[in-house]
Amino acid sequence: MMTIDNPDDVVSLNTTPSFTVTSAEGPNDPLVNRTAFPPRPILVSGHPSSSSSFPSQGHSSRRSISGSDILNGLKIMTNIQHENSMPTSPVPSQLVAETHIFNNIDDFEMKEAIGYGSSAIVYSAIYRPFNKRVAIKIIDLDMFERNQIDELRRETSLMALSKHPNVLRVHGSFVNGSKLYIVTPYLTGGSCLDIMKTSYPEGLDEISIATILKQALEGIAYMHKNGHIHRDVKAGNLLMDEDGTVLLADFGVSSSLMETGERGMRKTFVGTPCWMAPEVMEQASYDYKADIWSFGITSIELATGHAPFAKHPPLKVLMMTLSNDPPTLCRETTKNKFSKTFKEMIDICLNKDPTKRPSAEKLLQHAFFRQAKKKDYLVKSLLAGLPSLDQRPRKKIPQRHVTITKTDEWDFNEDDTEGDESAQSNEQQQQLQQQQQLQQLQMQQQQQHQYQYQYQQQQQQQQQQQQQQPTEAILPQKPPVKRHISFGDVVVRNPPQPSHAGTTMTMTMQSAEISAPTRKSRFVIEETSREYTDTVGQSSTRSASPSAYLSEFDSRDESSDGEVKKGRFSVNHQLSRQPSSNEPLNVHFAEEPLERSLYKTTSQDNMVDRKSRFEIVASPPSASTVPTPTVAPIPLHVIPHHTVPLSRENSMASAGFPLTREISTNSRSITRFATDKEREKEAVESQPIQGEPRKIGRFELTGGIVEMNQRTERIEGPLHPYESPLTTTSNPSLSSSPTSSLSRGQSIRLGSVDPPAVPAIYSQLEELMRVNETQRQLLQEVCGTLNIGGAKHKATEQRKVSGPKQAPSDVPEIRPLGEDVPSTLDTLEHLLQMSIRENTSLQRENDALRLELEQLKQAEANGRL
Ligand SMILES: Nc1ncnc2c1ncn2[C@@H]1O[C@H](COP(=O)(O)OP(=O)(O)OP(=O)(O)O)[C@@H](O)[C@H]1O
Repeated sequence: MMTIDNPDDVVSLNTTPSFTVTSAEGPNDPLVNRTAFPPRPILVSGHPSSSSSFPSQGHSSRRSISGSDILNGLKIMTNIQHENSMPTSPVPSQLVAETHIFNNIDDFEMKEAIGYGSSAIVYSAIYRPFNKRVAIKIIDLDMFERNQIDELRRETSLMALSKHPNVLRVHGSFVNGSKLYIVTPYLTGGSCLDIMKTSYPEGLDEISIATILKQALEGIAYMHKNGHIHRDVKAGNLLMDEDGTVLLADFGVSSSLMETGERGMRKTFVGTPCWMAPEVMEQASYDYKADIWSFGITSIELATGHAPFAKHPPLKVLMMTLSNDPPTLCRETTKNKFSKTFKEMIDICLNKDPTKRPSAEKLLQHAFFRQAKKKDYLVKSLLAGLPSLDQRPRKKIPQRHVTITKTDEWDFNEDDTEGDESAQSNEQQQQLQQQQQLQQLQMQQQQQHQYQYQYQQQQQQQQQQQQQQPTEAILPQKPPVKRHISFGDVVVRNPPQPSHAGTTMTMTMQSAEISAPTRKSRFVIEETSREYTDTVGQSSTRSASPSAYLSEFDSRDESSDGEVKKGRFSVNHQLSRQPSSNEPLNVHFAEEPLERSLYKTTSQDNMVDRKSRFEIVASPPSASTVPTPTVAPIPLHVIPHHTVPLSRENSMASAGFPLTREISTNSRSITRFATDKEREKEAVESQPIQGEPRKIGRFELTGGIVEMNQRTERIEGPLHPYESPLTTTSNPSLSSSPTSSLSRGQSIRLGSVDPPAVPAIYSQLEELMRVNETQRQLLQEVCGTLNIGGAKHKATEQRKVSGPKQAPSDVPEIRPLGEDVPSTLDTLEHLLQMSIRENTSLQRENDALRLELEQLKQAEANGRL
């Protein structure tokens, strides 16, 4: 390793760009004490570098410090001295420097935790060799994948390279066990969020805010000038030193970690989108203007104590950000009085059109910042009287990676530390409640399937005993449905239905491992219908019934089941069910294509490459045909909904009758056509990225319900568990469903029922009814918890205000940002309502069956007499 003894001993490794390594701590910094700091690092410079320093961090010495990369060869160079030549990440390898400091956990005396982030815990520590207090951010690498760590490596390198008084730099980093340690200066003031939480819960005064924000904006401008987007500007990432210096922290570290999300099969629920620009939520290509939006939100946060929408669950924040007008500062309601100039500054930052937001440089010229004082003003106005960092009350937000395996998996990793704590607590409770409800629902559904299966077995045995020539029939399982919710590409997926009228199908549903394709898309709401393979190798796709929307899971479409999440906010809901058997079945099966299909304009496999969003197209009624954006858009809210009773198919099939659906063959999908501008962007994006890096959106909300394994079964008896062998048309009023067993002309088969089995059947049916009731209640609760009704109302109101929509035509409708979200909510609500109706129908049918069974019992009793 090369070393130098003085600042002039700069070893030129490359001519571009130029860097030197200096001390950040000034001439008295023990970290640069020559004797105490062997061996010395390589210093890198392309040309004699300026001897400037970190003004606010007392950096005058050019003695070197560099961090050592312990991350599988990562080299982190710290305290690079070059005023404006910070390279874009990834850091060129020739700039890598090496040192021996900060790479040994034993050198640190760990103190108390001083902060909790979504992906890390920050501790105070003493660096023993120099008896110096530092902050150590500890990240559990087990939570992340290799590519994420690589990204972290780049971002950490970037932080090490940054050299600006208002950007927190990294002393060094190292890995110990499965933990990554990132060592930074200890900033005694803590974060602005910390300061507010401790002493100013209702926000800061305008001059303090201007003084803070001006420094932060200078740090942002510096980063933008060097081609980097922070992506996580918020009060929690504005740290304050004891002299009032404000430093922009967490430059993309945790963001990067969350960018690529968790492993495909896991569901994460990370962060809050309160600070996130709409275009980031949409996963439109975005640039540094996204930081300006976050800066505007941070301004409101500092003025009020919390970010707009902080009290709402993340999903709702997304909806509101996309659908509502941008947040603003309500000067009338704040505790402190604020000027119009402040509000105006915020408003220009919070323009939904990023191109209309000012650059950081330009924003610095805004009149609002003229009132900013010198940094020591903050010492007097804020820090004086504040308890020291380790004495402040803080709420520990543990990393919550709840993984529920086997039947239902949810990962909630929430990062809502920035809102007020009660709001956070409510939000967490709400999410946990939703999680529990969905788990319960899933359990109920599984139970229901179990009963169904038992009933089938029972019937099968009876049929085997009593029928000499059993009809070979299929009893298809309830249709597997995969539901996928993701934002950015707003998609409600339900692929079109091919017709297989009269086809004899062998259904073999295999266990399916869920793969994890990486996606860039965000908000996608999709309902993927099941896919069956018939005896001649054809593949058909049938839509699930609305009930199935919440209760059934696809086992076939592996490509879209799991996915690698991207984004700090990510929900990926996946439910899975285990198989009970795996036998092939044959069925006489007549089926018409199903009615409604809402899905992306590309296949899921193509999702990775999609950039357009919110499109609406009518898709051709073919499962294999991918709709193209040339088809006329059809608003979601005008799409007719047809109930496809969940239990009927099985009944039909099991009864040996052709399945005839009473629904149309419409097949539609929803997407939003990309504007010309977007297309241009897409074209650009398809080119190799050059110049200023553009970040792909990092926010995803994904919900997937997947049945990993499907049970198939050969049955001799044709009966559906919900279908009584006594089902008759004699009392059709008992069933409201047009396809119920009571209205399908099935004959009474008294002889087919073994009298001793009647009580068992009866109890099975009662159990089914109980399960249905519970399920229905859960559905209602889920609906209520999600507050879809409220959102729908709001969307309706918005539509009223904005006037009638243009009728569907061949002309693609260009929709404003987020307009389809309310429509999507409409659809979701509609699906839920249909699910509830379906359950009601099912219960009615069960009532009818129970009546029939009672009649049977009565007949039996009479016969015995
Ligand atoms: N160098 C530091 N000096 C003093 N306090 C710090 C330092 N770094 C972080 N903290 C404190 O620790 C908290 C957590 O920091 P961290 O960067 O892990 O999380 P965050 O930025 O708030 O959240 P996220 O990582 O989810 O964005 C900060 O809000 C701050 O209060």
